Amino acid sequence: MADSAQAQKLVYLVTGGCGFLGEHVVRMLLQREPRLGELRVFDLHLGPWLEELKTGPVRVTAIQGDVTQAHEVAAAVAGAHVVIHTAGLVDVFGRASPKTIHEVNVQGTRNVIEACVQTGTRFLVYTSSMEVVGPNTKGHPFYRGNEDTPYEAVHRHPYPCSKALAEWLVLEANGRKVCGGLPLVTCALRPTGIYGEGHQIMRDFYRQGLRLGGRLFRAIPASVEHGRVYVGNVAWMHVLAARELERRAALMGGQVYFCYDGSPYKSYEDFNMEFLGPCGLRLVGARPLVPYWLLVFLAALNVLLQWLLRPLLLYAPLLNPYTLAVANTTFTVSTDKAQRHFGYEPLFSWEDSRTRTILWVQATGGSAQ
Ligand SMILES: NC(=O)c1ccc[n+]([C@@H]2O[C@H](COP(=O)([O-])OP(=O)(O)OC[C@H]3O[C@@H](n4cnc5c(N)ncnc54)[C@H](O)[C@@H]3O)[C@@H](O)[C@H]2O)c1
Ligand SMILES: CC(C)CCC[C@@H](C)[C@H]1CC[C@H]2[C@@H]3[C@H](O)C=C4C[C@@H](O)CC[C@]4(C)[C@H]3CC[C@]12C
Repeated sequence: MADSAQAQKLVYLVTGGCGFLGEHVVRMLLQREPRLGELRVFDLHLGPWLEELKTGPVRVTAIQGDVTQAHEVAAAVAGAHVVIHTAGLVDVFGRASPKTIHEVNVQGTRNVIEACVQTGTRFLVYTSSMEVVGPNTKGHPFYRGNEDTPYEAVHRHPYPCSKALAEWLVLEANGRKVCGGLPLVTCALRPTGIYGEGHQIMRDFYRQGLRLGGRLFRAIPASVEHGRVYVGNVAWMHVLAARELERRAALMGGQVYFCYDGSPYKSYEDFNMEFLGPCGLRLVGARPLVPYWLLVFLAALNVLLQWLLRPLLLYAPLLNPYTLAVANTTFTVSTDKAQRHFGYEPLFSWEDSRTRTILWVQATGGSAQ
């Protein structure tokens, strides 16, 4: 990946390239990575939109595969210069078993690392999560913290457990010798709650609001800050990190970076209203309409119902003790580490991010897409 006068064309692999974030990373690479020669998009489920990308100047290779299958990963990684590993099972609702979450997020990541080592790929960017840090099970606030802010990270839920372990594997692999003898360079990006075009939960809230006659009911105090970041900026941070990993290997190798931008600090629900408000919804109540103890009770009831109904159907509502704790615990970041280490500046302003998201909710919110 040297800065040769010939400007060598590079092969990138994006795992999970058809997911919410992955699609934005794929499109961002095509738009903003001038050295891109081939883009491999690896996913369990390939999106039909990939077809339109195949007509452009960069070779786009769609690979249907499973990160839990080491041989499939190795075949996809072979010959790639850079891997952006964003594939993951994002499940905090109890849809998948803890074993499956572990297999995809931890074993999948292990397979990606081993494939890099075996095939000689030197640069690996991993999509981690803020949940590697918190909120913790004790409900301690993390108020505009940075990568060095002390925090008691205690995980019990399978999803943050798996992300924390996978992140550790990626960072620990930094410096391992890959085939050919050169060192592997890795880093991990930790987005807070991502929003933007393609965000399923935002659309679910919109549809729920429509069903409730254009209203949503406040459940969480407005004073609880929940970190959010625009998907386009998260994608841009991945592209920049991947680009700079070689030149700044000594500085960036083995490092973690929170993903941040100019999105305002707000509660989860007030933040959603920045988009759902202009789409015609209103958030009822200046304070939570139901007492917290009742939410705790309902969350626990949902766990019981999920367990009782499991033989018959999958009952996986948004509210459970874990999602309640995440939504009800202040967790926001304030950092410039990515700016200092690899020159990251958000590509999209808050106004831009907001407008793009509103247009997307309006366009697809009511449809089945
Ligand atoms: N959405 C968020 O708010 C958020 C926040 C922080 C971190 N993250 C992380 O970002 C990454 C992407 O999340 P997302 O929100 O785009 O989720 P997503 O579910 O939309 O995308 C994940 C993609 O991974 C693919 N995938 C799942 N299992 C796979 C397997 N076994 N083999 C190959 N591909 C597989 C899925 O098909 C999907 O396309 C994840 O690693 C997630 O942990 C997400
Ligand atoms: C209590 C209810 C009224 C509201 C429930 C909202 C709940 C479903 C939301 C709130 C916060 C959301 C998480 C947060 O934005 C960050 C992440 C990190 C990421 O790695 C995966 C997604 C996740 C867990 C969001 C899931 C949905 C949550 C819990």
